[in-house]
Amino acid sequence: METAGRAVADHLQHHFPAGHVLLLAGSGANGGDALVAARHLLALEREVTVLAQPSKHPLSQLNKRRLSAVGVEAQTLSAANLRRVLTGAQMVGGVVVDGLLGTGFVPPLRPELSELVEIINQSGLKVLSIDLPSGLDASNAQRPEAAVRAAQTVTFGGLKPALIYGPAAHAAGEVSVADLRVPPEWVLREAVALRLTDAEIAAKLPVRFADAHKGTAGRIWMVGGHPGTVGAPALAGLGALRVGAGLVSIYSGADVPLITPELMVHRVEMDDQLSALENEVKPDALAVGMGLGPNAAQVARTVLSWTIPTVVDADALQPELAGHGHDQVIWTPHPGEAARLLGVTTPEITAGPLSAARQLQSKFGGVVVLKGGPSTLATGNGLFVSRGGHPGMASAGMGDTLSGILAGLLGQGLSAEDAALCGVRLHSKAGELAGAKHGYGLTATDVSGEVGAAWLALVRGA
Ligand SMILES: NC(=O)C1=CN([C@@H]2O[C@H](COP(=O)(O)OP(=O)(O)OC[C@H]3O[C@@H](n4cnc5c(N)ncnc54)[C@H](O)[C@@H]3O)[C@@H](O)[C@H]2O)[C@@H](O)CC1
Repeated sequence: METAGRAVADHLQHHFPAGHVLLLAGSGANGGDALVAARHLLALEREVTVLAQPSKHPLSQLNKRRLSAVGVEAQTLSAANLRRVLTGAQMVGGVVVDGLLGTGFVPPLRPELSELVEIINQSGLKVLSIDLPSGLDASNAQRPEAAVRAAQTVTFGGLKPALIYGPAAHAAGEVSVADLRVPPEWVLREAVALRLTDAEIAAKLPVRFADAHKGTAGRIWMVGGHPGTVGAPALAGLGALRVGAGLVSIYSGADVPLITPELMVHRVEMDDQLSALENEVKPDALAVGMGLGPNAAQVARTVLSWTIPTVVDADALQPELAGHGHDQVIWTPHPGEAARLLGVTTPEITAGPLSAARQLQSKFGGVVVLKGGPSTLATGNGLFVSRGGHPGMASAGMGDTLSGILAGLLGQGLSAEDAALCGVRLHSKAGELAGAKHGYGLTATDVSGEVGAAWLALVRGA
């Protein structure tokens, strides 16, 4: 609680360096954090007013006494008191700290709390919420009728679903994660997600020596394509080339258009055993499933038996592959494919992407990239979310490009986790750059064309 409250005070001091601070403390630990923050703000010579509900929480009681010891008496938090303070002259240009409710909130909101939330929202003042805006259910992406509208939220340990997805996340404003130095097992257990910065992503990207050649930059196979869906493996191949793969071959059951002459395109019989490829020297990484058609699960099972780093995408995302993966597999379902893999409905996936990603990872192993805005990644080390991209990316072929990017990074030696974290961000960053040029008309080919620029932008911190 001490670390949490201090983090709130530091964040407030940074983002709202001037003005009176009204801290609202609820009856639980979230309120305790607000009381601690008040004491630290006082030490930073800020003027504070504290309104608090009575609390049975021992640490909150202790922090109320500590606050009193440094000269600040918490007043009773009632609607009348709140209105009086908010309309006082001292609050002009001031800021409200919302410590009413955090993860202990059990919906629905009781009427007396709803009234407080409404008064806060009507004040027009900037609000900093502690852990999550009061009224939001941490595990739910829906936005309830009564929830504090925050400009900033300082959350602890990791991101909760309500701060990531759907309309709920819009109530949270700008979200920062404060490091409470909790053990990684806590983050895993609580199913909260981490979000890496672009600088952290850039640090994971592969670095080449000057004597690199095409044989050391990754030999990649794309296994996909069927009559009617031959563009898919070609787009994936282009994605792999654009992320720096040395040699990219496409193996397809139908004639694939040569969209760029650097791709080596082979038409093969897509039998279950992939006999045509049996005696070939295997690549450093491959992606399977893009436009692969009806026989995809069997083909995927064969390539998975080779135990080389593999991206499993699109038609190859079939439930019968559970138990056939390995650590170096990246599974890339969109919500519809995730629903097929777990035997549930698509709305069940979109209602809880964090838990869906976690279930997929425990069922299929390796790394799961549950695509969406934002995308959710589940690895053996926990959950990650990746924001970014452009609304113009809502078009066919974007997933194929991502598979190519991921396979290209696997082939350059990244682990499945690092390839997934880097690849998803490179793809969304390239989408942002391409979107700035093409708007909603951007295509998967346009996105591929910006992957190199996205890489440089991440490395240069642009
Ligand atoms: N779990 C941890 O390890 C940490 C928790 N911290 C803080 O503690 C919070 C969780 O603390 P608590 O578990 O005490 O829970 P909260 O403080 O979020 O809420 C519990 C209080 O809210 C009331 N309440 C619950 N549902 C309500 C409803 N529908 N209408 C009105 N009132 C309702 C309960 O009566 C209880 O008094 C986190 O959000 C965070 O702010 C931090 O201190 C840091 C560490």
